[in-house]
Amino acid sequence: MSMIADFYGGKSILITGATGFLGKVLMEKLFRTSPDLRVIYILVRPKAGQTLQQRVFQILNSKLFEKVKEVCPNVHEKIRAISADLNQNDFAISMQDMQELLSYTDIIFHCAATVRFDDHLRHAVQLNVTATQQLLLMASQMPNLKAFIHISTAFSNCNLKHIDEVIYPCPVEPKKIIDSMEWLDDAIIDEITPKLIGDRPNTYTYTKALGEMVVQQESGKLNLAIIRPSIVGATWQEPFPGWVDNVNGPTGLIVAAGKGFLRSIRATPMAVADLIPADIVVNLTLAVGWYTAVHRPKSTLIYHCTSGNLNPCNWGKMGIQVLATFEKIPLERAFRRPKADFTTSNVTTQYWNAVSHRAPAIIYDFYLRLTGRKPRMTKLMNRLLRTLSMLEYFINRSWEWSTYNTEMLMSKLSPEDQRVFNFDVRQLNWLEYIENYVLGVKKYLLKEDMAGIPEAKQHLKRLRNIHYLFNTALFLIAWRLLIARSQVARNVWFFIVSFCYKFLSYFRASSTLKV
Ligand SMILES: CCCCCCCCCCCCCCCCCCCCCC(=O)SCCNC(=O)CCNC(=O)[C@H](O)C(C)(C)COP(=O)(O)OP(=O)(O)OC[C@H]1O[C@@H](n2cnc3c(N)ncnc32)[C@H](O)[C@@H]1OP(=O)(O)O
Ligand SMILES: NC(=O)C1=CN([C@@H]2O[C@H](COP(=O)(O)OP(=O)(O)OC[C@H]3O[C@@H](n4cnc5c(N)ncnc54)[C@H](OP(=O)(O)O)[C@@H]3O)[C@@H](O)[C@H]2O)C=CC1
Repeated sequence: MSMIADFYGGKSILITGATGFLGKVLMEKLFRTSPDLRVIYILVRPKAGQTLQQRVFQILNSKLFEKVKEVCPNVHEKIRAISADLNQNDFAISMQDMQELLSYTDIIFHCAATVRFDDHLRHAVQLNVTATQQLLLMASQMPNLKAFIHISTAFSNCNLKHIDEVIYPCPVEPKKIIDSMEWLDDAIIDEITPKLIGDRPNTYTYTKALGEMVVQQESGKLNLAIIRPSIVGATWQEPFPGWVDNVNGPTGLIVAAGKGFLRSIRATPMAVADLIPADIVVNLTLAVGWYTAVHRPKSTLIYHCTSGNLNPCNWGKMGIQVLATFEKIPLERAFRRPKADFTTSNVTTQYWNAVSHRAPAIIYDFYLRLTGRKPRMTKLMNRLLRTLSMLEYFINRSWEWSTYNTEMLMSKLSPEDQRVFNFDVRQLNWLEYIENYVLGVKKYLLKEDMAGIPEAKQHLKRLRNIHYLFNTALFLIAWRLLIARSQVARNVWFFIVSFCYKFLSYFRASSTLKV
């Protein structure tokens, strides 16, 4: 019997960010392993013309929840969507809903965040810091609360090289930042943002670090823990390999490489690719929830959920495996053949951006214009280049994260829990994982049918022929221009032509003799 699964039985669990990538995998696992839980409250905002109920319906009817429906047929009765916007005061939750949450919640998993790297500081502070503070305040009024688990990121202190499972203070107190966001106008915030974030690359990592400080400062009598995942990737094993449904982190670049948009990337091939599958993060999160509630550690423990120190993989290896998988299982309607390289210098990056990214986009847009269609490739390419520039920081450095608490927790689990809530990244085979990841991107994110693979391969062959034809034409034009202007080129050209002519005449003469 799993002690962890047993622990969640009969409990009322509150999840923020349940409609996000990690939140969905967390909910799925909870329902699958503890179908007798009382209820999962999820704080959801209406979005993109969809009501709360429609959003929940969509999640429960997705492929991810297929297994859940077998073990927990009444799952829709156990999920209670509460209308909430974490950007609003008291999250804009109705009095009645608030009362219910305060009275019944046993465990909180706080996953909601803005993960955009370029978010305006005001918005990032609101969601990643102020909302965390408000949720902690709410938690302190919950008489039955047993644990509050906050999901942070391993990159909250990415300005350091070696990171321990401790909270590092930021120079300016979070409370001061929260207060200043209320009265400073956007222009001033823009001006002070670089000074505030200091040597961190973006507002995301900075506000996640502030969020951790808030957790520490507002802890009061709460039973708290912080989880710091590194780069969360598709699922490894559960509920099935390769599940992913958004383009964050490496996923977007895998799509871009598979579709042939991404041809070159400024990355250090030997730098550690600290990816961590979503199901490992979720298993650790649930184990931490159990441990924090049952064992009530004296202080707030921080758990690193990373792969680099236990089972490292590097970007070079990942890139090769991604491309090798696309050879076997290509994406449909690729723009160019999947073929990408890592570069490490700025000059070569600029060169390849011009030759391999911008030039083909301009040529294709010219073709679209000629055929009376709306050009779109240059815009798309500019977006890709912007995304690359945002991610570059993370693919040209390596970090070391200590994992004492995570390893300690693993040793506390029963053999059954180690199996059911496996977060031992040492067991992961990277090549197999990456192949399943790429496959998952094709099937679950892009919703491409596997039956379309022969046609996709055929399309790539056509692209290869176009490529050869284009290069030959380009060479001939360049050569023609050259011989028009240079005597040396002309001499070389006549030499080659007369050589070929002589060779052909000799060949013809000798074959006539044989006959
Ligand atoms: C040999 C070569 C082999 C090659 C093979 C290649 C495979 C191997 C390569 C490995 C390299 C791995 C690097 C991982 C580093 C991750 C580090 C994470 C560290 C922290 C982790 C965390 O703790 S936290 C989670 C991370 N948090 C994000 O990862 C959000 C990022 N994101 C944004 O901050 C915004 O997205 C941003 C970008 C501003 C645009 O902002 P924006 O306003 O211009 O545009 P939008 O966001 O509206 O998106 C507009 C269009 O970009 C598309 N897109 C969005 N993201 C995309 C993305 N990552 N890659 C591609 N495409 C993306 C989207 O699908 C839209 O496409 P469409 O228009 O067609 O729908
Ligand atoms: N993905 C990754 O690589 C990593 C993620 N993390 C952390 O894990 C957590 C989950 O990330 P992930 O699932 O990838 O992120 P997603 O962007 O997929 O999900 C974010 C969630 O937050 C919700 N949310 C955002 N704004 C609001 C709001 N104003 N009110 C209510 N809900 C809101 C979103 O709701 P909606 O659907 O309405 O937008 C969504 O459910 C975050 O804390 C992140 O920092 C840490 C390390 C790596």
